[in-house]
Amino acid sequence: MVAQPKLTFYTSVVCPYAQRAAIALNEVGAEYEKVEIDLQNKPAWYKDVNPETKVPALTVDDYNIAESLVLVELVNDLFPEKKLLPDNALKRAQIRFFVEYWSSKISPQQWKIIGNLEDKEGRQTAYNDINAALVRINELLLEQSQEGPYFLGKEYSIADVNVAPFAYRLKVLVSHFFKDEIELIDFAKYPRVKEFLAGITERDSFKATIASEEYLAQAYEKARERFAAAAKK
Ligand SMILES: N[C@@H](CCC(=O)N[C@@H](CS)C(=O)NCC(=O)O)C(=O)O
Repeated sequence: MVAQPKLTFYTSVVCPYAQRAAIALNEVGAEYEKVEIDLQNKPAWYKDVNPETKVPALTVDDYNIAESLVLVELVNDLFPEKKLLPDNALKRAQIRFFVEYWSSKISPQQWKIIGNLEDKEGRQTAYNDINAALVRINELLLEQSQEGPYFLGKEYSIADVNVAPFAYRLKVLVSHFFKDEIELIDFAKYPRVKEFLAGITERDSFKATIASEEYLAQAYEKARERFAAAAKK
């Protein structure tokens, strides 16, 4: 095996983008130094690593690189034998399309829900948008394989890495603030979607990199306070 480059991973356990990179690093068994960044009190030196001052970022030998989707693909390219992306060009494109679809249709609804904590109708609109997207997500999953647990079926890939942190946090967010409303989201309506969500969040690399539900719930409480303070300004 070729020696791996020296890796330093800048992360924050609360961040779903950072968890994507953490899962990928875990999946390939990379050795790396981990630097936890306090997002509410970022160290001044961090802008030299990532001028955007966001997590995740990775230093590979002397080079700093950011953006979760880029990092996940980089980890795959550094450890190609782990095959987080299949060789087939069409499959690779379908994986990237699926991640883009989830990221653009489902993930933004999380912020709409946090922004509408006092407004049930606003939340219902977010749930409706999620449910409309789940119809297509179910089709995309079935197109790959009738059975899960992963996007491709039995084979784990970058599709699962990139979606899991967001799928899990959406469930925690809704269950924390509005226990009964989780049923308004059609997660359980489609067996293939249900199996997929269970499969990607039961994977060892996911469990090794996720913060506890209590920790995430606290982070959402703080986000609620920040939203309320911003609304008063
Ligand atoms: N597009 C970026 C988004 C990363 C991102 O938004 N990270 C958040 C934490 S979840 C962050 O670092 N925020 C700090 C800030 O905006 O000051 C990616 O995919 O890596």
